[in-house]
Order: sequence, then C-alpha cells, then structure tokens
Amino acid sequence: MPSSPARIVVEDLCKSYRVAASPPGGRRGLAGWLPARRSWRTIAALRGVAFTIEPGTITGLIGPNGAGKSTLIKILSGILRPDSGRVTVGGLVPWAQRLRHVARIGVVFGQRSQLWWDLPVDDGFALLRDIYRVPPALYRTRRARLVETLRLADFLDQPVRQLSLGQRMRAELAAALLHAPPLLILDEPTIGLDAPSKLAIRAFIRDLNRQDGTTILLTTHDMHDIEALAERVIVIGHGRVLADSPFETLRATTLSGRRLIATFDGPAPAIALPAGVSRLPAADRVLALDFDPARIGAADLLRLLAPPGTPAGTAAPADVTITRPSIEDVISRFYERHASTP
Ligand SMILES: Nc1ncnc2c1ncn2[C@@H]1O[C@H](COP(=O)(O)OP(=O)(O)OP(=O)(O)O)[C@@H](O)[C@H]1O
Repeated sequence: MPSSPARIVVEDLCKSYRVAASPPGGRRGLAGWLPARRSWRTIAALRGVAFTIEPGTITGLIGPNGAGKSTLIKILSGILRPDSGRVTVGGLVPWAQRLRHVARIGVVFGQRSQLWWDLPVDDGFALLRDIYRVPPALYRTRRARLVETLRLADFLDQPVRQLSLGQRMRAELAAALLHAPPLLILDEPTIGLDAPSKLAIRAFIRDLNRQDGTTILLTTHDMHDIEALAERVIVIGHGRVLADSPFETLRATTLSGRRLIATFDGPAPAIALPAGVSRLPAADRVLALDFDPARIGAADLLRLLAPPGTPAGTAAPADVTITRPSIEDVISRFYERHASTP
C-alpha cells in the first residue's frame, strides 16, 4: 500500500561529523616549521533517533543549541545523507529520491532565504513555478491565495533584499507553498520577528494545517510557537529523542506545580502549611505559595486562607491569582534535568 505523501518514518537514525581538531600547542609542529599531523575528532549529532509523524498533524521539534535538530531537518529535507538508519517521507527516501521528494515538501529556513536576493518577489515565484513544474492553473490559484492570505501585494515587485524581515518571512512561506506540498518543514520560522508578525505567521500556519490538512514539522526556540501550534513535541538532546508527547504530558512529568499569590489588606496571616505546599519569600501583605495539585487542590488551599465565616475585610485575601509555570520554565527545567544525559 503506498504511504501517504506526508507520513514521516524515522528509524535508528545516526549522523556524525568529522571535524579537524587543533593539536595541543597550536597548528604547527617541530619548532613551528612543519605542519603538524592533522588529527580529527567525531561529533555524534544524531544517535539512534526514531519517530513517526502522521499526515495532517503539527509537530514541534525542540531541543537546546547543538542538540541535532538542524541535522535532522537537513536529512528530512534531502540535503544531508545520514550514516545509518532509515527515513521515508511518503515512502520516498529523501536523499536518494531527492527530485521526487522535494516536489512534495516545502521548507522554510528562518535564517536563510530560498528566494533570489536581487529578484523581485514575484519573479522568484515564477522561477519556482518553473523549477517545480507547477501546472499554470494550479499556480494561478495558489499564488493568488498566498498573496492574499500572507498580504504580499504591496511588495511583490520589490527585490527580496529590500524587504523587512517580516515581509521576507511571509514571502518565504509563500515560496515554499506554491507547489502545494502536503508537508511543510519550518526551521525557526518566527526568529527575529516582532510580536504582531509572529502572531500572523502562527495564525497562517494553523489555518494551513486546518484548511488544507498540510502536515507541519516545526523547529523553534520560541516556546510560544510551540504553545500556539504544536499538538505534539519531540525533544532532542545530545542527538537522541528525550521526550515525544503532547506538551501537557511533558508539563505533568516535569513541572506540574502551581503558584498561588494572595494579597491581603493587612499583613498576610501565618498559616500552617499542609503537605505539598511551600511558602516563598514575599512582601508583608503577600502570601506566595507553591503547591502540588496532586496533593492539595486549589479550592482546599483557598479554604485554608479564608476559612468559611471569615468576615470580608479582615483576614480574607483581597486578591488571589493561581498560575502554572510558563512553558519556558517547563522546558528549561526539562533541559536542565537532561543536561548531563550522555
Ligand atoms: N557541518 C557541520 N560540521 C561539523 N559539525 C557540525 C556541523 N553541523 C552541525 N555540527 C555539530 O553537530 C551537533 C548538532 O548540531 P545541529 O546544528 O544539528 O544542532 P541544533 O539542535 O540545530 O542546534 P541550534 O539550536 O543551535 O541550531 C553540534 O555539536 C554541531 O556543532
């Protein structure tokens, strides 16, 4: 049975780089006259990575700097060949069946342009139409829709080098989607963008997934991208898959606590702390508590602060907020926990 064009299967994937190592004491031997024998060392960028991505999903690929994400993206895009392991995208092996593969994927690298720097945006689109052999009718409707949804009309005739970063990213997304690929791979698509531009790009990606069923694989260091888009996160660290689950599962196993901040009109009361609750330093009128919701519910904790019958305006808190750790806190804690994983 033919595989769906956007189904990604990765098994036991390994990739190392061989890099020159400087000899101790500098680059030259024998009193500095003869070149020293070059020595090499190996960097294991991917060490047995495995996962499957189903069509129509949005998956976030995250991990600290140097974890191996770009290496993985390059292999999935067909740019790089692994040392061992198996990868198929829609049944094709990206690096071995590259021409057929690239016709079915769109790739956007936030730090690199696939458009021609000196050409007007629309001329770049026309070149991509010819490269991908997009049928004229499909190109016309596709281009018109992308120009509208990504708001490109005002700068279609401007050379790419004159565009602002936000305009360029919108043009890059359109360029990657002109041939209507079922899979879109995004490498840091919101890097360097201002807040409204980030929101617009996220909304576009979400609509593309919902309306066209486009499968999306996204790497990012911006955890708001993950929060807004990814139903599943794959965390890479030291070239391995450290976690592969919905973000909420990662939260529950990493940093499940809640924080309660109660502000009083007078000095905060001294309460006996039940199990699962710890008090944080705070101003006189503020009671700041970290609590484990698996051990004590928020409602029970609130009852402790203002037992039934407490007259308003006396010991009852004037204001209460309960927050969860931010997604950045959760991910930072997860990275810390795995920082020394070999
Ligand atoms: N062309 C290369 N030659 C040698 N080593 C490389 C090369 N590309 C990547 N590496 C090394 O492989 C490891 C993984 O790098 P990679 O760029 O895949 O990580 P990353 O997760 O994308 O990092 P970042 O978030 O910083 O972009 C790193 O140790 C990096 O130094």
